[in-house]
Amino acid sequence: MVVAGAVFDEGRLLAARRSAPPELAGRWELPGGKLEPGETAPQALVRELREELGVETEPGERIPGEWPLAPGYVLQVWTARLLSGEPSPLQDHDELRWLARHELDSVDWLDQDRPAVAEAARRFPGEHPGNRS
Ligand SMILES: Nc1nc2c([nH]c(=O)n2[C@H]2C[C@H](O)[C@@H](COP(=O)(O)OP(=O)(O)OP(=O)(O)O)O2)c(=O)[nH]1
Repeated sequence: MVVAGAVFDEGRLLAARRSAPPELAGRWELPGGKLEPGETAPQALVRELREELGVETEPGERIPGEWPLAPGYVLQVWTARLLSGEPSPLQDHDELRWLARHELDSVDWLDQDRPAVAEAARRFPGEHPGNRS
């Protein structure tokens, strides 16, 4: 399983551009990675965000849904709140961008991330559940 974070801060969502492997490089994703043996998804997410971005985060809720990746892998997404640090592209990424809700379409998301990002978009802080469309 691969767990990715919908990291929100100041009403924006963090997007990360992959630098590898070649077939995914240049495309944007929610940062995260594969679970290691014995880890829960939230534990893996906290570890991956620390390794890849150099930040401490607190996992929030799981975003409903599960999206197929390479054979044998599925993507799950959890919201995460930034506790400390400024994200930098330390590993796996070469650019980061904070996107407001109306900017979500401005980057070239990995195909398999599009439905996950659409679900994440419904959870922007300050959005009222009654306003979901
Ligand atoms: N992290 C992440 N990976 C994604 C997303 N969408 C997607 O197809 N993937 C794919 C890319 C990779 O093949 C795989 C995740 O592997 P990774 O390279 O990020 O994870 P990792 O740090 O644990 O990798 P590894 O070097 O240990 O293999 O899932 C996404 O939104 N976030």
